[in-house]
Amino acid sequence: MGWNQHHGSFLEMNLRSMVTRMPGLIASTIRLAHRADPRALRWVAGAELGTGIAKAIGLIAVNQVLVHVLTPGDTAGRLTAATPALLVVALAALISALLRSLSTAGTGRLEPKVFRVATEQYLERVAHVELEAVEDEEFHKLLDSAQWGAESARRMIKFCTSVVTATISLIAAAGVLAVLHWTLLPLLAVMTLPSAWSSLTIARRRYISFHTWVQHARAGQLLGRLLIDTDAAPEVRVHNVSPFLLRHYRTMAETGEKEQTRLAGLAARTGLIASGWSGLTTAATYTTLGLLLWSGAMDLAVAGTAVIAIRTGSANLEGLVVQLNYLYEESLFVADLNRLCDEADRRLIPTGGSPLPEKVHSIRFDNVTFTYPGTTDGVPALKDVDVTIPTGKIIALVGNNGSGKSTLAKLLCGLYAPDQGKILWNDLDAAEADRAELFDRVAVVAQDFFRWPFTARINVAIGRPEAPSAESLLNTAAQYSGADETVASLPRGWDTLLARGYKGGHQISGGQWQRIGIARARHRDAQILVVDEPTSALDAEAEQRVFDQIRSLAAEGQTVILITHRLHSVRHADEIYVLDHGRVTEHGTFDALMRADGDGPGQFRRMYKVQSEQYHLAESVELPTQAVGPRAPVADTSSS
Ligand SMILES: Nc1ncnc2c1ncn2[C@@H]1O[C@H](COP(=O)(O)OP(=O)(O)OP(=O)(O)O)[C@@H](O)[C@H]1O
Repeated sequence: MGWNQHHGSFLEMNLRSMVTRMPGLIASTIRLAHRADPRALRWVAGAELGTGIAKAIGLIAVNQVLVHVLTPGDTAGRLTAATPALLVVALAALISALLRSLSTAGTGRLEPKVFRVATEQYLERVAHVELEAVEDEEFHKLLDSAQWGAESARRMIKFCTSVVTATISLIAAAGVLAVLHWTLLPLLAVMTLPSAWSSLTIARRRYISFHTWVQHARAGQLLGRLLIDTDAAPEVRVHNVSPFLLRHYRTMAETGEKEQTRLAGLAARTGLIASGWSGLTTAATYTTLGLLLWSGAMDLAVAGTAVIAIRTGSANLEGLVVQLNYLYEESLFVADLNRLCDEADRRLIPTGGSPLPEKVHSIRFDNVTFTYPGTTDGVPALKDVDVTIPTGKIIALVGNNGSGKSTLAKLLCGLYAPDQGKILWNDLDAAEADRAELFDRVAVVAQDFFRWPFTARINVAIGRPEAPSAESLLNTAAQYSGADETVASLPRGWDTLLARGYKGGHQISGGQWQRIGIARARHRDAQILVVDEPTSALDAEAEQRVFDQIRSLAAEGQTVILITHRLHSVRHADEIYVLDHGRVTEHGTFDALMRADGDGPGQFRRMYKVQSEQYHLAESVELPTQAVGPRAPVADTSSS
């Protein structure tokens, strides 16, 4: 949750740093509120200002009432003289109450808007940062804590208004006290010090504890969630995992409880010390007041007002310290949000760039080397790779697990940039190309394609979110992948919700999802189609249908990058690239690769034979063209 981001801030949290940083923090919240709803902000600010002024007038009027009431004379006369001031007190209280309710309404309207604006502010940016940033651990940490920032920005509105009110009321009370007698002002400050000290100490301790315990708390929550997670549910039952999870959940929760108990004990002790100190300072204040009265330096009416002003002022000051404390706490997270936005701006996918050639005849990887950012061993996922992809052809990428096939496809799609070498679209370096246009030319069915928790319709239409999703277009895409049968079998057809755990939600099988995923990529209708293990979950017939369709796409001029472990299915590829540990070890047509032998080249032939033998189909190497093998070799090449 990113608490550790604030480690330094917690420790330097003291009155001085709070006071120096506060104006800037309040200003940034006000700017956010102004963007969210300037009218509501004006309401709230006006109402808070008015409340403070009404309170100040009320206090001065109380002083007048006391002066009249305590002046020697007959009771009726004194009361009559005090009546106008009494009316002012009542009017000030009424206005104050009205303004307070106006402020409550305004704050209630403003808060959710501030939350939305703050959330949108980072969501918009994060959705457009480079993939590399999303996978970066540091960026993720920032993202975690910044998510709290939007909620904190919302809460800061309330704390800001409380701080404004408390400050105005305090100024009023201090002003009245200064007029009554100068000695009362430092006494007010001294009276408030104990509670300021205790609330700061308790808050500081709490933050340090959060920082220390946050991983523990998250892990505990994770264990709890696993027990109710729908994906984990079958294994939890069949493998009887729940006693194990529950035991660990309890142990972690109990350790956390001990920390809470420790904090509560310390808070009680600090509170007691502060109360004792507060009692002494209060006694000192009232003794001073008594001495002033006794020595004749202050008359009774003034002393009465002073008591009220001291009580009001100390309550305001205490409130102010507590609210500032909260404000400071929240502002740490808002500061994270601002930092995230700055960092996201720095890592945004660049806009503009050179337009891609209208007619691309080839995409060429020229000596490309790529290492994933943050890789500890520094081993490149791709090393000196040369691949040529003529458009309108089927290019197959094969190789063992982790050999770099998906990485190559991601570079092609523009999700990463090579560290060395170039990816040339005709002669244009993709690094200089307009990335939006590049994305536009590509459709992907990744291995782990996303299962959107929406209806079947949206799951396919989202392949082209900006285009109208006419049912005829969706049907064409669905027929292409065999998803038409899946959709027909759904209780509400295209409008069936494909999300478990929601009302009306329907669960489909892995293979059915795969058909939906392929239909989505088809619906995108891009010039280049990247299919990464498109048939891993399909039955034999569906698999054959998909490969037939892929071939027909190429016949229509679409470029297909086919990544698969089912080597039999690549026999119709125009070119096959074999990757091993990030390097291209051999390439050629199926027939050429099957003719190769030896230790280096010949890898494809070896892998193919291993797969075929597993299915007692070794002889099928000699079998002439069978359109696309019905469920022939399915083993994972990693087994080789
Ligand atoms: N996002 C990532 N961050 C860091 N390393 C990664 C990432 N994705 C892949 N790798 C590493 O890069 C190497 C190549 O992975 P890649 O996914 O390209 O292999 P692959 O040939 O597609 O494997 P498979 O057949 O299992 O799908 C592997 O060593 C893998 O651990």
